[in-house]
Amino acid sequence: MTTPHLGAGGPRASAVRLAGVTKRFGDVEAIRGIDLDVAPGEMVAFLGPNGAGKTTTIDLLLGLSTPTTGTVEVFGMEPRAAISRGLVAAVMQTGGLLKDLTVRETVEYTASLFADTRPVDEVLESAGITGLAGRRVDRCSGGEQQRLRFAMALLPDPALLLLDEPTTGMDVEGRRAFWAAIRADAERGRAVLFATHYLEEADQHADRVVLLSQGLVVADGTGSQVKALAAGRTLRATLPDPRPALLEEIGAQPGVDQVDLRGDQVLVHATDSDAVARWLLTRTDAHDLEIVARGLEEAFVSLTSSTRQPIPTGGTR
Ligand SMILES: Nc1ncnc2c1ncn2[C@@H]1O[C@H](COP(=O)(O)OP(=O)(O)OP(=O)(O)O)[C@@H](O)[C@H]1O
Repeated sequence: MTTPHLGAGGPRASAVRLAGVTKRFGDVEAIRGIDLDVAPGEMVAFLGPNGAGKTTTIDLLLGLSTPTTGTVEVFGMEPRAAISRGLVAAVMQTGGLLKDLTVRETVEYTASLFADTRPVDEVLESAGITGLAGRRVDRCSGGEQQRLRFAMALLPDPALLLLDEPTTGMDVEGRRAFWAAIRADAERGRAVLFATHYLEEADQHADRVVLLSQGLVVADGTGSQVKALAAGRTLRATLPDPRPALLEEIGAQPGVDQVDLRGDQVLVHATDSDAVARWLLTRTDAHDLEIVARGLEEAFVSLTSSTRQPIPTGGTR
């Protein structure tokens, strides 16, 4: 077994370093100022809703685009330099496969494009697809094709592997097999950075979760720290007379950490939703009350929102 390559910066250089990075597409500010360091060997999830800036960041790391401002370094060098040295590889969601070839032929063909690669049998084994070597690509499931892309990405033995939503469209078994292969491989010291929409996937497979929302890092911690952000419930009720004083009183109830008003609907985020529901229904004119688990999307919004306190009557959020 080999050890993944390390860059010219040696073991001390960060695998990834973003400093003051912004990226603008016309009027759209896809990245609004990101600073991030990923150490060699770290397994990091980029977690965020649609449009958070995950793909834009991965494209910057792959040298497919350049930042509007700030610097992007991979192992202490420009992304393209790191890629040309075989330090970085990516597993993309689509493309890159010829349907008529077998799994082994695909990996052999890719290997022939590099000067120096890991042995084909070794990468097939690492990706858990030795048993599929003779199967034609178009007979492989979506999950098997993703493991094939993973095997191809392992050929240069990269020190950093980038994966953009690698399990989209896979069934439960496909996801399990895919992550089992990635994790077993990452134990050898490869840094892995993957984008995902799924909190569970980030929590289960990453050492560290970087939460992106609207082009900013809004949280950076362990899976359980990030999960705690999405804990609690949201109560929604019709409030016929939403006076500011009443909204303040709701905000002062135990365990309430956010109150928003949308028309005559009040939205209350609370840790003890039963107690708040009881209070709303017995002490105010609130009616038509519903309680829903707070989703991650809502956690993102509250993390990036400056209005964490009651919003005055007529709030427009
Ligand atoms: N080439 C482009 N031209 C214009 N706008 C773009 C371009 N690429 C990305 N954007 C915009 O930048 C923002 C961030 O997009 P990005 O694809 O990075 O998000 P994402 O987190 O990967 O989302 P998803 O989970 O949907 O893939 C979005 O508002 C998107 O519409």
